[in-house]
Amino acid sequence: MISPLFVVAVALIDADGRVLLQQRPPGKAMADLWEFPGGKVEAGETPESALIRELEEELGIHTHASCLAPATFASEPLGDRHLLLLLYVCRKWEGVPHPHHATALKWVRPAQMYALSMPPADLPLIGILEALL
Ligand SMILES: Nc1nc2c([nH]c(=O)n2[C@H]2C[C@H](O)[C@@H](COP(=O)(O)OP(=O)(O)OP(=O)(O)O)O2)c(=O)[nH]1
Repeated sequence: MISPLFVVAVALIDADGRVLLQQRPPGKAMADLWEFPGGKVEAGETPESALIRELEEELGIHTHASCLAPATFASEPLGDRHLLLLLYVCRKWEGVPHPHHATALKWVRPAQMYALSMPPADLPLIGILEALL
């Protein structure tokens, strides 16, 4: 029986239309790949509350559920699980992002993402972001 892995992630968009990516640290699955900030939805959380928590933990920024707009999703096998990744877009937050867990942060335009190594589930999301931004 395949169990779904619920992950939430966000394209934070700056005033120039660039998106924040973070580089996964060594020692973690998919180390060194560039990903959207986010993480697993834990028991008792809504997707939005999970994402707000992840943004505080990973980047030290705060946002509100009303600033998280659902954009698209990815559905991809992941080992013996099946990843369901909900991608939001967000243009309003408080604070300056710092890489608390990531190796590095980078602001990029969607078209520049094709040149970066990203998790397989993220690749179909790039074209959708290109069309959206
Ligand atoms: N945050 C994020 N995770 C992604 C993306 N693409 C993708 O396949 N994933 C996968 C990688 C992981 O298998 C899973 C997220 O789990 P994670 O381990 O990074 O989440 P977490 O922050 O809750 O970490 P942890 O507490 O379990 O260490 O989703 C993405 O763009 N952003």
